Amino acid sequence: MASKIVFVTGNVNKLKEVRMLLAPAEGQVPAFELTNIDFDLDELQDSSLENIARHKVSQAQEKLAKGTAVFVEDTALCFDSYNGLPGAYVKWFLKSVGPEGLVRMLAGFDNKKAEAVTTVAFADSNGQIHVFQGKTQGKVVDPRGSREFGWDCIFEPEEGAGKTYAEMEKKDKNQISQRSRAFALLSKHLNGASNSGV
Ligand SMILES: O=c1nc[nH]c2c1ncn2[C@H]1C[C@H](O)[C@@H](COP(=O)(O)OP(=O)(O)OP(=O)(O)O)O1
Ligand SMILES: [Mg+2]
Repeated sequence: MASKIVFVTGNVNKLKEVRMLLAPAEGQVPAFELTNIDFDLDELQDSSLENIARHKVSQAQEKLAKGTAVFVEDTALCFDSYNGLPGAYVKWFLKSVGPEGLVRMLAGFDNKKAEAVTTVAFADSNGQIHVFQGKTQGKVVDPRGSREFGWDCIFEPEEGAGKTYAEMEKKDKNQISQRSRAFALLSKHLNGASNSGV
């Protein structure tokens, strides 16, 4: 029977993307069954994205039965002109001032470059934590496209043919997104692990 892995997140848009990214290729037997739990996990106030993700998954481990394989992810949006801020705090900026507010933060700067970073922390059934990270470069632009997911409407990736994430088909976003890169590394790890490894 396929082993179970729990993804702890309260973000349905993330969950949707991650389910697509971890789906087995056509004709392949799923190597694991993905389930979702929405625990409210503390997010460290730390400049290290790896530390934030590690701390998040440790808390998830404490809430779950010993031996449960679990992962979390934390996604940051880092402005070049702010030396990496708002980074992991982008959620709170979005909540308070919305995408337009994020755009206005850069009004006084010529450099609109931003880096999107997803950090995945995976705790295997032995309790060992593995961290994977994916990055995508782009720039912050006036909102264009669907408002459905976070800052998608103001992030124009370099590889996106001039579209914002929000203007792209999900499968096209998934070709180049920071999340797809991080989860490709997790997939590789899971597939490389022995059958009982997770
Ligand atoms: O690809 C993305 N495209 C646009 N916006 C995004 C993306 N990925 C995360 N986001 C937003 C959601 C949240 O406002 C912040 C990350 O904060 P972050 O703590 O990682 O997410 P969250 O609290 O919504 O979910 P979780 O329960 O997994 O912590 O950036
Ligand atoms: Mg969060």
